[in-house]
Amino acid sequence: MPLSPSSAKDKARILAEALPYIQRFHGKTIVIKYGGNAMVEENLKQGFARDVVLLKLVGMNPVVVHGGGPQINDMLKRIGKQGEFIQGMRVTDAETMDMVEMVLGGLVNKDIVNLINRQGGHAVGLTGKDGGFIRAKKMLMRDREKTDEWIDIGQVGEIESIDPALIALLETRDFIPVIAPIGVGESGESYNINADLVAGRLASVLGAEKLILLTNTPGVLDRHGNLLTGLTAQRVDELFEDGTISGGMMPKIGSALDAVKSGVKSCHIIDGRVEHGLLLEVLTDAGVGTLIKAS
Ligand SMILES: Nc1ncnc2c1ncn2[C@@H]1O[C@H](COP(=O)(O)OP(=O)(O)O)[C@@H](O)[C@H]1O
Ligand SMILES: CC(=O)N[C@@H](CCC(=O)OP(=O)(O)O)C(=O)O
Repeated sequence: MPLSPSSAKDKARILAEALPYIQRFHGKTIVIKYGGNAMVEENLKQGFARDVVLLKLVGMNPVVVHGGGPQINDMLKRIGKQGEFIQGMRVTDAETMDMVEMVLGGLVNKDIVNLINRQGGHAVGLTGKDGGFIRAKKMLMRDREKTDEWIDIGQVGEIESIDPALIALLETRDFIPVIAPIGVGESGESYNINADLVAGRLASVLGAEKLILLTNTPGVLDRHGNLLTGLTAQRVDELFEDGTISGGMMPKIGSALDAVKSGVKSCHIIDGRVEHGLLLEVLTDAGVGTLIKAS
């Protein structure tokens, strides 16, 4: 069907609007965290993959870090286990770690790689064990009530270092890295790392222009469900303090703040359930989601 003149004009305007963003972000790295909660529908997943391929083709360097919390929970259920989280981190015993490695490093990683490749991109899937590029150690978690005590949450990792060489190598040949948040310890042991933490640190290490976290809420919401934006460290402290930010939003905000403090120009928490939300964020004037600022 031919487009009506006004709809054709609208489309042309949106395309033209993208030009300054394409110019500004050309050659720049954009770290995209794709949360397990945002991978809900097949058409949304395909839309996400198309957006990533489009960003690559217009000259940006997208790097995808994915989660898969709900997918791990589903698999754990199959073996009669219930996922347990403390302060947004999964309690990870040896059996759970095996499951995490199978689901994140296997199923979820290869699903995303395949989706991107089917849209014409060239994605390569990695875990932090490949080339040993994400070094980790056991995370010590402080008890929020008894602050002088520690809680043992098993094989949950804290990032020691990320070596950017492997990602840089892939970028020289126009591959799109797709990273599962698994780290390796001193003795070769596996660590389950929250994907938000990997995305945040990776954005810092790569000197990324942007960190975009896709999740299943419109952004950070206040107690009445209103969208908050322009959040600074001080405002975030208040929101932690009064309990507005909890659960899975805690590591997200923490890593976003660390990223902007260490030089990542902007960080956005956006709704992965909105079709082409990624393109709207990167290539248009539309303000979507929550922007986190250094100060
Ligand atoms: N203030 C808040 N605003 C929005 N979401 C919040 C807030 N505090 C806690 N959350 C929770 O954080 C969740 C997102 O984190 P998570 O479930 O880990 O998603 P993902 O799989 O995308 O990482 C939301 O679905 C919501 O339940
Ligand atoms: C330590 C820890 O909690 N690891 C996460 C890793 C996956 C993840 O972060 O997935 P989402 O982004 O979908 O939440 C987990 O086991 O669920």
